[in-house]
Amino acid sequence: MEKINIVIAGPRGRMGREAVKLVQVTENYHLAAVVDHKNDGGLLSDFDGFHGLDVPIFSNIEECFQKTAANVFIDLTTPEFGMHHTKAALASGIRPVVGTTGFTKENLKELEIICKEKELGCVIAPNFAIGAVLMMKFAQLAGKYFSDVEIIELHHDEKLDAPSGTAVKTAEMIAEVRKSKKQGHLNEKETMNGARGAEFDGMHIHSVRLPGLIAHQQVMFGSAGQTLTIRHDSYNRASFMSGIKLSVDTVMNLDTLVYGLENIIE
Ligand SMILES: NC(=O)C1=CN([C@@H]2O[C@H](COP(=O)(O)OP(=O)(O)OC[C@H]3O[C@@H](n4cnc5c(N)ncnc54)[C@H](OP(=O)(O)O)[C@@H]3O)[C@@H](O)[C@H]2O)C=CC1
Ligand SMILES: O=C(O)C1=N[C@H](C(=O)O)C[C@H](O)C1
Repeated sequence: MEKINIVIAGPRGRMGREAVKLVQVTENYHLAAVVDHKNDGGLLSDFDGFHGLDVPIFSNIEECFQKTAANVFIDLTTPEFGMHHTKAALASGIRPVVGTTGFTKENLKELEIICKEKELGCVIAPNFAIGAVLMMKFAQLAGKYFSDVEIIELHHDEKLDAPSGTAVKTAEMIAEVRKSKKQGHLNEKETMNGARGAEFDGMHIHSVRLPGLIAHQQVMFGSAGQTLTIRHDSYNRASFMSGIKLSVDTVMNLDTLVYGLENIIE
């Protein structure tokens, strides 16, 4: 079986560490290099938890791609750097798999155009957990029948972006089928800023941040005399790895950008 040469950005992070393990245990994957903005010139094995992994570290992503023969680039960093990294990968003819959240609509459009021009695949997935993808799909189905919905996403307190990428994607998917509606009382007023959360097409999104949490989301629908709650919980980062693997395997055969794992699961 031919090896897929992979570069990971953010290898010391919570997701990056898990992704390094995934590459290590997958027979046809090879970790060719990592991108880490702090440890240029070192080896991954210099750090705790990476025993025996003599993989070169680059801080400059362009230099990394010049010196490394890679097929797939996995980004698990921050919204600030994810876009730059993804564009650099595409410029070097390397297919990105992006887990980093916080990309704007404009970012996605720009990347879609680059992929089309270069005929290169790219997967951007706000959530790699299969259960979360199903939760979004079920919520989209329910959104056809309920136009009143509140999305409550709950995450660990180290998370940089709010609302979560998953919550944004869920709202986008529901908006595709939901009868547009401004929810709540016509005359409702916030007596404290933010009490009703963020608004997307009249729906409301609430972001909870607490130590002890990992990644959770509940989508609540209501109509006369009934509510429906759809909930997903990730209890560890291993929950995201089968989705990363599916994305890496799939991106090798894509020549366009795919936004959301729901577009590639069978
Ligand atoms: N799609 C999905 O299923 C999931 C997506 N995520 C998303 O993945 C991203 C990472 O999450 P998480 O692992 O929890 O975050 P962490 O903060 O644990 O990890 C981010 C890592 O990226 C490093 N980093 C920051 N800037 C750069 C840069 N310019 N170049 C290389 N490395 C950099 C950080 O280093 P340092 O700390 O030293 O600055 C850190 O090690 C987030 O956007 C999160 O929302 C998370 C879980 C699931
Ligand atoms: O930062 C996280 O942890 C997560 N981020 C993603 C998001 O913003 O939706 C996916 C998952 O919820 C975990």
